[in-house]
Amino acid sequence: MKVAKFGGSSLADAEQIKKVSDIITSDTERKFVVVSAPGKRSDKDRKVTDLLIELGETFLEHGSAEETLQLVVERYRSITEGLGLSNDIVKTIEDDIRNRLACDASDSGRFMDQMKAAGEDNNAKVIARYLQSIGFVSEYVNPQEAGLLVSDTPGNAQILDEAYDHLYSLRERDGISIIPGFFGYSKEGGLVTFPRGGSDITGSIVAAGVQASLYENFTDVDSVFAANPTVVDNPCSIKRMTFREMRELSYAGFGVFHDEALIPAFKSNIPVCVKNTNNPSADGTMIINEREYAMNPVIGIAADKGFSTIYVRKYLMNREVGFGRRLLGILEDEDISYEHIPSGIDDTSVIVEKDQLNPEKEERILHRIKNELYADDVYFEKDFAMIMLVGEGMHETVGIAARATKAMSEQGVNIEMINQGSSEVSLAFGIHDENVDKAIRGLYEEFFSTKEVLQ
Ligand SMILES: Nc1ncnc2c1ncn2[C@@H]1O[C@H](COP(=O)(O)OP(=O)(O)O)[C@@H](O)[C@H]1O
Ligand SMILES: N[C@@H](CC(=O)OP(=O)(O)O)C(=O)O
Repeated sequence: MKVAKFGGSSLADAEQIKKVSDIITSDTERKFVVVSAPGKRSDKDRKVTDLLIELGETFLEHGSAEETLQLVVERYRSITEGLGLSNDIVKTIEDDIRNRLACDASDSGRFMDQMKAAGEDNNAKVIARYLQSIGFVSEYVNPQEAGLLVSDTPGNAQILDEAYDHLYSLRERDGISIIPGFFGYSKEGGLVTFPRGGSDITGSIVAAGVQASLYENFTDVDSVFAANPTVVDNPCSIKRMTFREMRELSYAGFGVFHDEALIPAFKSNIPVCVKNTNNPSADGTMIINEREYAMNPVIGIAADKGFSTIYVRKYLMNREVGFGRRLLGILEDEDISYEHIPSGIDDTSVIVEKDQLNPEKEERILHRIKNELYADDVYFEKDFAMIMLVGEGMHETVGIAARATKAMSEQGVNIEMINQGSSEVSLAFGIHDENVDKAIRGLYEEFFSTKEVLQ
């Protein structure tokens, strides 16, 4: 049996949902379906999750948000009308959202999780109802009923191990189970969402729980490409890649798949296939344990903006026992996680996501590093991007770093930092935000210009 997850782009309107229903019902193995909230119908459109966030935030601030509420209800009305479903379901959806608005708002994180989850929850109910209306046995399954237990960390759920045993019993269900993605329940019974894009995580968890033969992730592109298709024209398709490669690339900016989504499928050894709802006969990309990499040591290039660097210099830093621990301790006190720490003899840089910072925190961090660690020099560098070259074959291939640095210098891109991951499956470069697109194009030209499909 297979688990199929459909992203927001696959469920944006009634026509898309009809395509999804055709895909589901064309293969009797597709018994478990995880759905996102309706996504964008065009570039200028808004995802239902974004509307729900606006709705919740406006409500918290002003005590009412009727206009945004009606925008959400209208999205569902146009979907249910297009699917030929009776009008009572729109009323039920509106009541559901009003009930969520009436929940206790004293903890804004929990309140916002209730609001965000309304997108996938109501969509799953609509899709189950539509499949029934066209003659299939199909049921909406609430994540609480399925035993999808998660940590009690609003907006940042982590699956609890015992959830997998509960999910295994889903196998006994008849017909097609439609499960909303993006949220689970804590042991205390509270609704908790995964990070944004987290329906991919639900899909992977359900695939691991029911021990599926395949986890199919349906989106709006024919495959995963070697570089972001909005930056590089017509990039080559990746036919097969390993879990490690996909994890590195999605962490580093491949928006097509959530990086945390791979772990449950990987641990349970379930292959993942990324496919296109708008072209389901295309092969897609298989994500597996191992691949033959002699021909393609590098499989992809990803980039992400939004980092800051804390640069620290102190003479004889290399000989000072405990310096690194004390430096990271200061960041821990400010609740900041780090991404990379490239180091020299007398200096080190800590790269962090800039969303975690604000002017007061920066001030405190600089003050403490100067006064408690007696640093000679310490400052923040802003507007940093990380660009990552990924491939299982890189560690066995001579000259990759030299080719990469040459390609970027030919584009006039200054490299601020280089970090080779310990696994040697990735090579990361720190550059300034404004150079990202030309760096990606230069690297793509260097490593992929002669290939069409990556095996
Ligand atoms: N390397 C890549 N390969 C394929 N798609 C990519 C890549 N990098 C970014 N994307 C973008 O990811 C999008 C699909 O992800 P997303 O919008 O989250 O889909 P969904 O709505 O199905 O969850 C594609 O439309 C594409 O623009
Ligand atoms: N709807 C949620 C979860 C999700 O995974 O959505 P999508 O499949 O559209 O990326 C979000 O927008 O974050």
